[in-house]
Amino acid sequence: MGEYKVKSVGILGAGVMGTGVAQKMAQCHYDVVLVDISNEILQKSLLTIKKNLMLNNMMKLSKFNVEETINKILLTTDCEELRDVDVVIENIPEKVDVKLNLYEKVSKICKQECIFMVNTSCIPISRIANALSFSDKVIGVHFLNPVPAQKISEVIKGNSTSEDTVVLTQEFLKSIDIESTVINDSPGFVTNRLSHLFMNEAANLVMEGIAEPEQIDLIFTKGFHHEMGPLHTADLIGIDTVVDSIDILYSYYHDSRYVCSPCLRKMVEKGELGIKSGKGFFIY
Ligand SMILES: NC(=O)c1ccc[n+]([C@@H]2O[C@H](COP(=O)([O-])OP(=O)(O)OC[C@H]3O[C@@H](n4cnc5c(N)ncnc54)[C@H](O)[C@@H]3O)[C@@H](O)[C@H]2O)c1
Repeated sequence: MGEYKVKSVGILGAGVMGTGVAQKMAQCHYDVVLVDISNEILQKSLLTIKKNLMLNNMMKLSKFNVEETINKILLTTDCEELRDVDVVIENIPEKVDVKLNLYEKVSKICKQECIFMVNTSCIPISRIANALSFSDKVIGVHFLNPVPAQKISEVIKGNSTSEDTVVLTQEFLKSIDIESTVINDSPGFVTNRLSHLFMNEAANLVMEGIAEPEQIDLIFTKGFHHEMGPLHTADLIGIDTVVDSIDILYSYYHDSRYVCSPCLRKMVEKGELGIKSGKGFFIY
């Protein structure tokens, strides 16, 4: 990675994505500082990582020393612990203001050379970067879920992201065995401009009583040879995150294709958030 060596990674948010990113980084021998707002959330995240590692070992998918891997992760609610990290990967909720507040706060703590990777589903990277004084060091890295199993990430260049930041990010991703493809900035990037249309329309089909969730996903998996149908994918992402993302797409494109399905909104009201709450389109 040229002159700049990444040894430690700060991860903001220990939810669905932060947990996966922390596992992947620790597996790849990086020192991890995992930050969230409560110790309870952090402990839950660590337990998930431990279970995943043990399961992978049991299924002979890998052979990790579970304790050694877990010990690479420092859990904290105190952003001051980020003072020495080389890279920050942010995975907090899909809300521009919430993200910006946190960037303002941690950038005063992190060292000047630190690179900030925004893991957002739909918010344009320039929307975040241009509000910050270090926009050349801000880049989008759209990690896909589940992170430890993924082999590709979209890397999104904001309009001020420097070439050095792009090169470092691609080398960093290579070091964790993730191929990257650099694209230009646009709300939803490539992945979510496409995938959220499928998920939203699949939810409309359920609402209209045209088909059951099982049938819709079956057609995708058996017919289109997708590994996962759109409704299982929505459950995996989190229905709340899907709704926030579709709303962001609509706020930028003002296109009726991106009007969020009432079915998805109703599920959020009922707390049916997918895998993370135990019930979404399917039961877990
Ligand atoms: N879920 C997916 O499949 C997926 C995929 C790619 C990108 N993303 C994006 O990643 C981001 C996170 O999504 P998620 O699904 O992990 O959400 P999540 O709701 O599961 O987790 C978000 C976490 O951030 C924490 N948090 C909130 N404010 C914080 C703060 N100030 N400091 C530290 N932690 C804070 C919350 O407590 C929570 O644990 C979103 O922008 C989302 O769009 C999600």
